[in-house]
Amino acid sequence: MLRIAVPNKGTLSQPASQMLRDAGYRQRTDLKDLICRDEANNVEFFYLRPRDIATYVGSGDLDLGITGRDLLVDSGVPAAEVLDLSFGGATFRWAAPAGSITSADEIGGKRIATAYPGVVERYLAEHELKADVVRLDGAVENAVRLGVADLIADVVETGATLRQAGLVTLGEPLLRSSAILIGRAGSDHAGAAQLVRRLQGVLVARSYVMLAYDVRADLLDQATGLTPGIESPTVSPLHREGWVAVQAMVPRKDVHRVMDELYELGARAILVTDIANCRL
Ligand SMILES: Nc1ncnc2c1ncn2[C@@H]1O[C@H](COP(=O)(O)OP(=O)(O)OP(=O)(O)O)[C@@H](O)[C@H]1O
Ligand SMILES: O=P(O)(O)OC[C@H]1O[C@H](OP(=O)(O)OP(=O)(O)O)[C@H](O)[C@@H]1O
Ligand SMILES: [Mg+2]
Repeated sequence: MLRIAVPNKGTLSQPASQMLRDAGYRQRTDLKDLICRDEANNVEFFYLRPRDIATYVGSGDLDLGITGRDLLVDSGVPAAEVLDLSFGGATFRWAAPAGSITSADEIGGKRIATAYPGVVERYLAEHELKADVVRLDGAVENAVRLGVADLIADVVETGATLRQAGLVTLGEPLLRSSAILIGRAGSDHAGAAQLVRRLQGVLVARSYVMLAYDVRADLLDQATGLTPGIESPTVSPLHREGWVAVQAMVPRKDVHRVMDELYELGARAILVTDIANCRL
C-alpha cells in the first residue's frame, strides 16, 4: 500500500486534501483523524505537521508527501521534489523596520529572527555571511519591536502582516515557495507513478478549459492559430456547407481574450466548458 503524508493543519492542509479528492482519492471527513485508508486505490494517508513531512519521507517511512518547498529546504532532508502542486504560493523574505537596514548585504553581524533557521543558515553559508539566528515558532514580525532581533526572515504572501508590524521587505526573496509533492530520491514505489499522473491531471484540468466554436472553413487556419490546443485542435464537419466545428484546450487565464478574438474573426457558438480531469 502506498503511504502518503498530508498536512494536518495550516495553510496547505485544506487545499492538499481537496487536490487529492479531485484526483479521486478518499480523504478524512473528520479534521481530527490522523490516518485515512483508501482501500479502493490501495493508498493510506497520514496527516502530519507540514514541517515534519520531509522527515518521514526522507527516512523512507512514508513514500510521498505534500509540503512546502520552504519547509523542505528548512528541514535539510535530502527528499526530492516530484511535482509542483501550484497552490500555497508564497515568498520567503528578509524584512526590517523601514530605513534601518536598506540592503541584504548589510545582514552580516545582525540578529535575524525566523521560524525557518535552516533556510536562513543555508543563505548565510552560500553568501559567506555570519549572523545571529534567533529561532522562533511564529508571530516572528513582533521580534524586532520586542528587541530580540534587528530583522526577520519569514513567509510573505500578501505582505499585510509585515505592513501591520511596520516592516518592509529587503532585497530579493531567499526563495519562492509553493506546495510540492516530495518523494525519496531513487524510490520507485509501483503506485507512486499513478498518483503523480492523477495529480498532473488535476493540475491540467485546473489551468485549462475546453473551448468549442463554429467557424467558416476558409478562416480555419487563422482560428486554430488562436487555439492550437495541446496536441492539435479537433476539427469536425458541420451540416452547414463551408463551416466547421473546432474543439481545443485553452489556458484558463487566456480564455476571454481568445473568445473575443475568435468572435471578431467571425467564429460563432463559442462555448467554454470546465475540464473535470484528464490524462494527456
Ligand atoms: N500566508 C501564509 N502564511 C503561512 N504559510 C503560508 C502562507 N501561504 C503559503 N504558506 C506556506 O505554508 C507552509 C507553512 O505551513 P504551516 O502549516 O507550517 O504554517 P501556517 O500555515 O502558517 O500554520 P500555523 O502557523 O498555524 O502553524 C509553508 O510552505 C508556507 O510557504
Ligand atoms: O503576507 P501575509 O499574507 O500577511 O502572510 C504571511 C504571514 O502569515 C503567516 O503567519 P501566521 O498567521 O500563520 O502566524 P504564525 O506567524 O504564528 O505562523 C506567516 O508566518 C506570515 O506571518
Ligand atoms: Mg504560520
